[in-house]
Amino acid sequence: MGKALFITGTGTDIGKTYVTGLIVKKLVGAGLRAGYYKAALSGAEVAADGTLLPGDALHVAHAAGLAPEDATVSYIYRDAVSPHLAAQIEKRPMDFDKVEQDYHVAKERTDYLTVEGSGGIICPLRWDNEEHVILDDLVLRLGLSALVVADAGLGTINAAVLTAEHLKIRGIPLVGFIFNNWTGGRMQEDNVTMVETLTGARVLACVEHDAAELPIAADVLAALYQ
Ligand SMILES: Nc1ncnc2c1ncn2[C@@H]1O[C@H](COP(=O)(O)OP(=O)(O)OP(=O)(O)O)[C@@H](O)[C@H]1O
Ligand SMILES: C[C@H](N)[C@H](N)CCCCCC(=O)O
Ligand SMILES: [Mg+2]
Repeated sequence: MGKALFITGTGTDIGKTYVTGLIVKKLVGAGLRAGYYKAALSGAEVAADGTLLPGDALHVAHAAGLAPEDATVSYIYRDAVSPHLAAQIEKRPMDFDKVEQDYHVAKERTDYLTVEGSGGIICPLRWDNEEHVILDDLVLRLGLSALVVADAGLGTINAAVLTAEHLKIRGIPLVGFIFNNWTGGRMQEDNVTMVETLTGARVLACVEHDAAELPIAADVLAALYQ
């Protein structure tokens, strides 16, 4: 059974998949058996034959050179809305026993499994007459620690600290942050200081736009997986 790490973000489109591609690439480059798993993807592209494409998994597999079977998604929804709503629209609610089973299969195939969330940490996955499940409930069920991807720019102090505080309230261990779309300069350097001071967690790496490599040593990265 391998180790795993959950990647969340301060919100949707913040760069979780992009950064995860660099994370998995770094692990693969160090000769480690790495994989990717996502429970629910919404806003999927539709292939010519009508199949819904697992876009995030395809990106990570391509970026890191993974075999398709090492980058999997349990539920793929067409509409670009929260997974709970996409599931309601398609009348295809998530079954969390299946998610847990798929997660364990993915974890057994690899030594370092990177698990990407949907949206931010408070993303509803199922909301119907039978079950109310938020992403943080699933993270707790799977027993994962979290790494938070945040934008490097203005507004990140609030978003990053709120995410860290929510993880703490829910009892989800926070291993650190990665700042995305880093340009440097006085304000962004101060964002690092303020987020570290207010959360007690480290900003482990800062990723520039179009970066091809994650600026962190592979052994430091691998040590975050539990
Ligand atoms: N550092 C970066 N350099 C270049 N493009 C980036 C970078 N970070 C993010 N992007 C681009 O921004 C868009 C949103 O990023 P991404 O898909 O990684 O977000 P996400 O947090 O995974 O979203 P979701 O909640 O849908 O999973 C994508 O087109 C992605 O390629
Ligand atoms: C469609 C989008 N790209 C993501 N897959 C889902 C984002 C859900 C966000 C929910 C919310 O916080 O309002
Ligand atoms: Mg994504």
